[in-house]
Amino acid sequence: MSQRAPIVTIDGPSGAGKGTISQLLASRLGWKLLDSGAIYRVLALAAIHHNVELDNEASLALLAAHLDVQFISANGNGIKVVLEGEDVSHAIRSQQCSNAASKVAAFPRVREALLRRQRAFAEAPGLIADGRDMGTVVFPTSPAKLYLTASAEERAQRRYNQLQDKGFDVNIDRLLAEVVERDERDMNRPVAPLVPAEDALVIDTTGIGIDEVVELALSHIKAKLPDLAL
Ligand SMILES: Nc1ncnc2c1ncn2[C@@H]1O[C@H](COP(=O)(O)OP(=O)(O)OP(=O)(O)O)[C@@H](O)[C@H]1O
Ligand SMILES: Nc1ccn([C@@H]2O[C@H](COP(=O)(O)O)[C@@H](O)[C@H]2O)c(=O)n1
Repeated sequence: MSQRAPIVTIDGPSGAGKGTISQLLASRLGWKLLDSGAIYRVLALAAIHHNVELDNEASLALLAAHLDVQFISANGNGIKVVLEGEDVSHAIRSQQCSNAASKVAAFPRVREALLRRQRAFAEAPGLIADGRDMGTVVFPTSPAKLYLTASAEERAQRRYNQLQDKGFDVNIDRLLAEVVERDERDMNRPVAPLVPAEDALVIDTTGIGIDEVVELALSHIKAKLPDLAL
């Protein structure tokens, strides 16, 4: 694993604000961004497209090893996700993909098959890595680790607003149940469970605005990476 580029890891449950904060930090620092959840989502979508059962670990691991996916920076408009030549940036955000992603992500051989692909994102001048096991498994020697969380109710409400804005038809009670179910699965799986790294700063973002979370994150990064010109 190349760790010459500084890496900041941001882990936490669904809707805690990892993606939002990661994007803001990456653009503020001019660093690369790894949205590792998108990789699991793309794998889930590929499995659905190719009629691979979501409980077939061997076939999913094979699919993961040969996944034809590109993450293309869309000039300040986030990242375009292209699976086998098709733009799936919108499709992978559906609730079906969220739930399927958390099922395929529970398999050790699938996670193993995706490790190298994730570590390859570590490039100069630096990387913000967003996920569930960035600080514990993928980049355990990262000097600056954050773990964002918030109450399940607030996270479900954020997700509801976000999916409605994207034009998805959603129901808040179902969304809350799915958020809780996904947390349970992510936190209790035998491999790479969702847990704060021992040296992570945990930020409970319930009732805290995005700007304030960014400032808290930047203070932590400055403290851990004092040589950075921030
Ligand atoms: N501190 C905050 N206060 C209010 N809303 C927030 C906050 N952080 C993020 N949000 C909003 O919540 C929604 C979900 O945030 P985001 O996608 O960043 O979560 P996430 O942790 O990356 O979730 P997932 O792991 O499921 O992708 C977004 O619409 C975002 O704008
Ligand atoms: N490092 C990671 C990232 C994600 N997952 C799984 O993928 C699901 C979708 O992730 P999002 O961040 O896009 O919501 C998530 O529920 C996890 O099951 C993972 O295991 N490890």
